Amino acid sequence: MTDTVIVSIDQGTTSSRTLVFSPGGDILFTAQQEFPQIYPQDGWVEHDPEAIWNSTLSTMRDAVAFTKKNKQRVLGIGITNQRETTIVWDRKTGKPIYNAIVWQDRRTAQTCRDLGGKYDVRTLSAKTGLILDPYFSATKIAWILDNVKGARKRAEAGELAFGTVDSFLIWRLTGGAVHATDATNASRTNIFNIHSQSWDTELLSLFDVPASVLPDVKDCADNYGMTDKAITGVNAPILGVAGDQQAAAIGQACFTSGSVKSTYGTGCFVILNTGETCVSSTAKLLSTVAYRLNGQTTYALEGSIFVAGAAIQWLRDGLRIIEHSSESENLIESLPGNQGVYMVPAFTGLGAPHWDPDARGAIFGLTRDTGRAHFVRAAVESVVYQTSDLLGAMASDGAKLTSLRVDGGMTHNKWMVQYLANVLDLPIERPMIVETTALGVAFLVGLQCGLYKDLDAISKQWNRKDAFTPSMDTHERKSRLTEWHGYVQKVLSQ
Ligand SMILES: Nc1ncnc2c1ncn2[C@@H]1O[C@H](COP(=O)(O)OP(=O)(O)O)[C@@H](O)[C@H]1O
Ligand SMILES: O=P(O)(O)OC[C@H](O)CO
Repeated sequence: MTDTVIVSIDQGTTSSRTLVFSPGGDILFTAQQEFPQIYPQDGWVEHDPEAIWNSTLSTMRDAVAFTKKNKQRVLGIGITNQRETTIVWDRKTGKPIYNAIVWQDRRTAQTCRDLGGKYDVRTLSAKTGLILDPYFSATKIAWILDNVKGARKRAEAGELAFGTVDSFLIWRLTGGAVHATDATNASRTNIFNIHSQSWDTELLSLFDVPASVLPDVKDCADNYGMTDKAITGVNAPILGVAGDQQAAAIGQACFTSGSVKSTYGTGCFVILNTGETCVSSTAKLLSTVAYRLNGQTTYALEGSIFVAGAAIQWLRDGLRIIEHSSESENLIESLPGNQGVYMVPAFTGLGAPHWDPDARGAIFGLTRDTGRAHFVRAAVESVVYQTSDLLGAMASDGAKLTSLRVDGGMTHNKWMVQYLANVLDLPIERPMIVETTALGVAFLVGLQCGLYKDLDAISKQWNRKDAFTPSMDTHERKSRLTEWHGYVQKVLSQ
């Protein structure tokens, strides 16, 4: 048994996980807890921050108990998290003043439209790499400050702190000693200038966010303070932090310009490393921070889809037509084809490249013999077609992709990955470790504590499990995509 280990916390949209990695990047232990999703109104999505905390802490304690049982020394802790999700808490008590407003939440769509009418959004995009959309944190922070009684006054008096989930966890794990985030999470707020790497005064005033609530922004591999043993069971340094999609790109060793990965969890996020060049998209993709190491920023182009595995989760928990996500593969294989049934899962609007918060989902092509297998197939196919749209947007921004690395819970579904290769007409690689988000921050911890010399040393740890080669004829591919595009047009709000 190894005597030194790295502990990674992966706080995702639907579950919290803690993993223990060996220095060689093998998973030695995993604990996972799902927690409830809260849907108070159409387009609203919230989490109870205490449920985020309790599920994280409980899985972390299990991981710490595992390391103790095996007499392992924890070199450091890494944190990766669902991005943009916004929490505001009281600096004295550490108690959130409102539920976490989740990245999928669209309640600030009208605010975004109003701001778009009075501000040149090109300036916003030039500074932040983002677009004006409820997805990002800024309008969520302002919503909390304006809707919780007395909050704005308390924020201005310095009594409240804002953080994405990483910041909130760092605050709690260090017993309130550290209020910090990393450059990748900061780059998802709409108030962070990705060129100067600082909070932007003009944008703070546009979004009405007081500077007093903001965390310090650190490198992804950095010193984020020590965990409090009384809370976590261990005194260990937090040494690596990154938003989950960027962490996945690190875990997939996408370190050279042109390398690309796609992660299929609740949503789907394609990240293309663009090196030191911050490419501004002509096709409504986001420019974002891939990682910042030793003060040096590497940029990425990102395509974000809001509903991927969430569509399967809806079939399981909402419609209850399946019991487990893993049933989906056999159900799909029971059909000879999609038989004309298509789903556009715009449950919370559509992300890239449409950015339409008012679009809503629909299912097309139902007949009397449509069954649950068709629903499942249409849901899985929709994720593939949306990826195809993102890669199309990347191609129009000049990207020349030769292969794609995939990961995330949904890629356990082999049928889905093969269909992806077919529709994208691109070879796909699946790594040995699909827990790439947790692995990515474990790599960051390893960099910070000197276990890995540099990114090349990390690249050598990446191993391919299997490869998927396209096998669909051009006519069929084109006809499926044409049908899909026709249905997308029907759900767009304008
Ligand atoms: N075999 C499968 N086929 C299709 N979807 C799956 C399968 N296994 C898991 N999923 C979906 O993957 C998602 C979980 O992936 P995960 O990476 O854990 O997500 P997150 O980090 O967003 O919580 C769930 O939405 C689940 O429905
Ligand atoms: O929880 P995931 O893995 O779906 O990731 C959520 C993203 O970070 C949202 O931007």
